[in-house]
Amino acid sequence: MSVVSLITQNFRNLSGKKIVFHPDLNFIVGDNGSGKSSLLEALFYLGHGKSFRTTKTESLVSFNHEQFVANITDSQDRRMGISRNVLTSQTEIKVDGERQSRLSDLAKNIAVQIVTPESFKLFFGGPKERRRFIDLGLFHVKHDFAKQWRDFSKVLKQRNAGIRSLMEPGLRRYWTELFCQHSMVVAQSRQEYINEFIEELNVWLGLLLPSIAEEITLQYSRGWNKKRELLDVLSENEDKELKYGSSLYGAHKFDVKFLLHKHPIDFQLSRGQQKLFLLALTFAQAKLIEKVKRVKPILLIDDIGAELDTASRALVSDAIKELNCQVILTAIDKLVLAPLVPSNESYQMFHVEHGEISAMSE
Ligand SMILES: Nc1ncnc2c1ncn2[C@@H]1O[C@H](COP(=O)(O)OP(=O)(O)OP(=O)(O)O)[C@@H](O)[C@H]1O
Repeated sequence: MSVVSLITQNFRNLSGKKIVFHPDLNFIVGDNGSGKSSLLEALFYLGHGKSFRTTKTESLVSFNHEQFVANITDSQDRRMGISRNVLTSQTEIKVDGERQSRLSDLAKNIAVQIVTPESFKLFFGGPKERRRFIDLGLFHVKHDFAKQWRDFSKVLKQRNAGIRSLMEPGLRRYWTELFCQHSMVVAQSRQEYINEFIEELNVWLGLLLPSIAEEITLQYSRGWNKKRELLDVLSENEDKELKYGSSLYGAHKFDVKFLLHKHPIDFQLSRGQQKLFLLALTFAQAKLIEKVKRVKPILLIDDIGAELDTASRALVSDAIKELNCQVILTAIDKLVLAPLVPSNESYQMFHVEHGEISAMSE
């Protein structure tokens, strides 16, 4: 699916005027502080029920208002909307006018992925960002995963409560064994997804970072030593877990490492190369989601020009052509977009000023 139109109310500085998108390629141009990221934020919020910049939902509502709304129609004529009252913390989700109870009711219809300047945290932040990134793909690609993760999370919660309340050993053992079983199920699904992901990633690295693509690898650690049984690891670390009051090993502690020449990529890649790598990761995930065909991802790329020279932007342009997704890119300057604007395919260019978004005719 693609987003046909977006209407917001009281969403940051956006004017609320209806925006009609191009089904494939959209460029949003505007000065600093004009409202480009706010537009992406509204779309992201619909897909995730949260912001990509902040945990403070109150910063999303326009100054002096209590409630914001974001509504879209998609290419199958479905209407999806979310509203949030930041005073009462009440969220209302609607699909085709029907109230829905869960955010996942929106997420299963709209897979929004984003690359922003904050995305570099994937390389330099803690494992939380990487876990979120991998599980977002898993959720969309492996249909059983949402249930597997819910079941696992319930057991993890019980086990953690048991550790904290010094539950009697027999009962704790029961939850530990169950926890190991669910960890194995989740870790196995992740391993399968990551194998598929690596294969797809290699394609996009070949397009975006051809000179070093073959030297890049992704290493998955499942959350406990790969040569050991989880039950043994947990038995050995019982005292440590009691001290910390939570489960220190298991499927929730997984991580992925990005390696270049077998060493963490960290500062081995230039800033521009990091950005291309980020795009390769995101494109690979989008493509996997698209292959499953349940939903066609919508790709948001904030500030596409930053860090990329003209040649790199041309590589990105070629890669975007290979993707079968709706793409929305922002930039401060129209000139920055020149290498990305196709000469023989249609697209839509928008201009943003003080939250007012208008379609530009070429
Ligand atoms: N809650 C809010 N209500 C109204 N306006 C807000 C709110 N929060 C931030 N703003 C303003 O919204 C404007 C748009 O911000 P946004 O981050 O979308 O800009 P941008 O076009 O992406 O800028 P940049 O190119 O600098 O990243 C800014 O001027 C900001 O001060």
